[in-house]
Amino acid sequence: MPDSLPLMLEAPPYRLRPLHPTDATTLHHLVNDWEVVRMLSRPPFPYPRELADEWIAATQAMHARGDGYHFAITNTDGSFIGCVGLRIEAVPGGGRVGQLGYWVGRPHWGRGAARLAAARVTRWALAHLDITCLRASAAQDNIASIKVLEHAGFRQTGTDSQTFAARGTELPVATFEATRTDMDTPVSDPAPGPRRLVLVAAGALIDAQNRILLARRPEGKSMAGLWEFPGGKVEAGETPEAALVRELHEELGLDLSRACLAPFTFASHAYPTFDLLMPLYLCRRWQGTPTPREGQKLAWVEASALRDYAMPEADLPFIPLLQALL
Ligand SMILES: Nc1nc2c([nH]c(=O)n2[C@@H]2O[C@H](COP(=O)(O)OP(=O)(O)OP(=O)(O)O)[C@@H](O)[C@H]2O)c(=O)[nH]1
Ligand SMILES: [Mg+2]
Repeated sequence: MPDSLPLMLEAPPYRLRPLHPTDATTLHHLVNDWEVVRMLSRPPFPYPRELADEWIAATQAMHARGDGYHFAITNTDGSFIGCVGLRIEAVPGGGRVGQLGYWVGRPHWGRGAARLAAARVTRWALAHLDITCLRASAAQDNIASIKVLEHAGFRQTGTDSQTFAARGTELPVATFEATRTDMDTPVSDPAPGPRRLVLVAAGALIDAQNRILLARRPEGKSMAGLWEFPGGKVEAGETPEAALVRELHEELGLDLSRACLAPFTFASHAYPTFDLLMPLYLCRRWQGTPTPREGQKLAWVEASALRDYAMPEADLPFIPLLQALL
């Protein structure tokens, strides 16, 4: 499991925490309910008591291996009401995706618990895990679950069929996906109006081994979880160079002069809600050690490994240019 991965999440008025063996009795009581199990693909019905213990142990093993993260949904008093989580699967052609699942015990329906918990875990997973996207599916007759996914920022990608163990049959399902870009795109079309042009100055800091500094956008920012070149928006009255000097100080605690910045190339990209114009500067000299001041993760990356880091779409054209340069 990556260090410092937060596994206690707030989804007011609910809380999410790892499952514990002492949850087994309540978990079994709530999930061994035809109205709950019939909507889930894997669990059988009736749901044997031992399966609750086995499932909780399996979630702990997944956490330890880093290939699945499952949470108990609790009220603020700590009482257990359901589960939400994801398994990480490798996909053909490379990359890893998270498969999201959730259920809430029937006495706790109708209060938005699944909606709030699924939305919280979706944002957490995209910000912290090395996955390209999250996927989920819901039986086509499970309107409540489809609404949960739409609220969490998922997009329907199609339909499929899936075996539902409790119902003993294959059923048509709607399939959904959520990417980091989806998290920043309003579900309904933005109101018509002039598009916004955003000017951002970014820097490729290059160390003595020709590695490039990438920063991972922290949870709470747009496009959280993507790796980017440090930098930020150019403010009114500022030159792009002055903005980058300021941003590198604010974000990384570095001191450098404008003379250290060499213009390299620029990105011009149409995001769904704004147009980005982003000059990229190269920088090989600075004072201080890059220190994450905004909770972001940092990585020094060889040019040949840049594709292993999920980046905003606008940055993708930079990769071959930097590889050719270094
Ligand atoms: N810094 C930076 N921003 C990028 C890159 N690629 C890219 O699409 N962007 C986009 O540019 C926009 C502005 O970046 P930013 O969030 O760093 O701006 P900022 O530092 O001023 O932050 P703030 O607005 O939260 O104060 C964001 O929408 C961001 O996703 C990149 O490589 N570096
Ligand atoms: Mg920034």
